[in-house]
Amino acid sequence: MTFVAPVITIDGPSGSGKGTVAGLLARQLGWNLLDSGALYRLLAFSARNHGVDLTNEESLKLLAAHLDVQFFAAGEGKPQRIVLEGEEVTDAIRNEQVGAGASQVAALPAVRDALLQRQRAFKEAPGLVADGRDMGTVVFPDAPLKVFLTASAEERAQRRYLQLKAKGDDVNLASLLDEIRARDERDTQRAVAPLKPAADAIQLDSTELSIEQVLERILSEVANRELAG
Ligand SMILES: Nc1ncnc2c1ncn2[C@@H]1O[C@H](COP(=O)(O)OP(=O)(O)OP(=O)(O)O)[C@@H](O)[C@H]1O
Ligand SMILES: Nc1ccn([C@H]2C[C@H](O)[C@@H](COP(=O)(O)O)O2)c(=O)n1
Repeated sequence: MTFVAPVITIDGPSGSGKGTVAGLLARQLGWNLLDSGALYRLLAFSARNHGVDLTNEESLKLLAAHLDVQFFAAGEGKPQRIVLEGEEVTDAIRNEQVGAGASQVAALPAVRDALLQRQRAFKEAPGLVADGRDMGTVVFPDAPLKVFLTASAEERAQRRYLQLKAKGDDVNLASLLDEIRARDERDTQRAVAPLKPAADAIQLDSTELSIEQVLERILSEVANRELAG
């Protein structure tokens, strides 16, 4: 019998904690990690470097199909390293400007199509934790465990504020809240692969939960479904 690598999908809005929880879960299980948002961020970043307009769907599709990117597994307490066209961009793609560009290019059907197979190729033994907006609805519809992680917009803005402040960025809570709401609107209202829970997803509101509590809940679902060896 051929082994089919199990997939755990974690979808949800910006700042709900998907990336943090997906990284910890992948590390704990010893599984592969797909940060699909990073692909859209890399595309927006690369488009800016190559002078491609974020509304030019045809050029963005070509750029997406030929993105020269490498992901390196995370170390203890560190995010996975990302190298684009030979240059380390791990931190450079993590700001609200690149995030807004990513949200813009992600609304283009040809771009999503160009990135689909690249995302599915991450599904390898012993398993995959995939984080994004459409992991459970479009990219891995057969995943045996789907989580839709949310938190109030105010809590997500506060988390982002603390995150950026710790990095030394000059940030304003009110504008972060506005940006989060605008991004939610774009991600949920777009025509193609909008952000929404899969019909068979478990919905987890993390507004009042710590990272450890969220992780614990997901691990108990993993155990119930006997997904990990
Ligand atoms: N349950 C939680 N309680 C408190 N802080 C949290 C919680 N979950 C995540 N955080 C913090 O919130 C910030 C945002 O988390 P994270 O980047 O994982 O969100 P995200 O959903 O992946 O966002 P994006 O989609 O924009 O990448 C991080 O600083 C993280 O440590
Ligand atoms: N599967 C995905 C992942 C991400 N996006 C878009 C929407 C976000 O605004 C943007 C950046 O994602 P983040 O790194 O903040 O998770 O990319 C998407 O449409 N589909």
